[in-house]
Amino acid sequence: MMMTLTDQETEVIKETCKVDKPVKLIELSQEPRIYRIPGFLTDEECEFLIDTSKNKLRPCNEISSGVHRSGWGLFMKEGEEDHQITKNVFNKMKSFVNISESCEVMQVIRYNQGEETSSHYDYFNPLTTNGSMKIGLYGQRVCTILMYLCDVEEGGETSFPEVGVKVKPIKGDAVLFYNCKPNGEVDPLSLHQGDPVLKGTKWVAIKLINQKNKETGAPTQ
Ligand SMILES: O=C(O)CCC(=O)C(=O)O
Ligand SMILES: [Fe+2]
Repeated sequence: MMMTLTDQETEVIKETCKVDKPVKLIELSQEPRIYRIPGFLTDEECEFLIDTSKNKLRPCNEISSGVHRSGWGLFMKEGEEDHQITKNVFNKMKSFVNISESCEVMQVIRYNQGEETSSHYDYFNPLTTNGSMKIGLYGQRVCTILMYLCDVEEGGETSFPEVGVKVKPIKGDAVLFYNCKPNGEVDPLSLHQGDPVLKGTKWVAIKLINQKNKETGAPTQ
């Protein structure tokens, strides 16, 4: 059975960091590692990310690599990540993960009522030609940080069906999850989806954290 985790649930606090204010990680699953980070973004940061994206969105009504996404989105262009507010967001991420130059640009997605992203893996599949080429280019997508830029009236949870975790979008909260196991192998338990929005609008910003390839090609943590 799926469970929706909120502040009222018993929480296991793994780690805290302080940039502007204390930020804590709440463990939702150990395998795969999934954490909720309440209040990761300030209201100003959420509004900035929505405002700078809202006029540039393109429909992502497409099926690519078997993933169906029916929202609207954009990938930030070179330079757009250089704004002080975005840099501050990346600095907060750096307390938890290693953001290198090879990381892919941040993506912003808006889902209107009825829109969703079907279940998928964020990792590049090392067994496919396309996947191994991308691992060579960017490095494997070891983990993902998904930030909720607004509350959603109903629906729009991020669900991990293999482990029965459902995360409710709450403005300013983030979810950090690992697409790879601690030994670097891709983790099929990281399967996830953006559930259909039942009422309201959902805005998310996503940063994929790529791991720079070592000379040996062996992934490390
Ligand atoms: O919108 C969500 O909750 C999930 C989106 C997602 O997993 C993705 O864009 O890769
Ligand atoms: Fe994803």
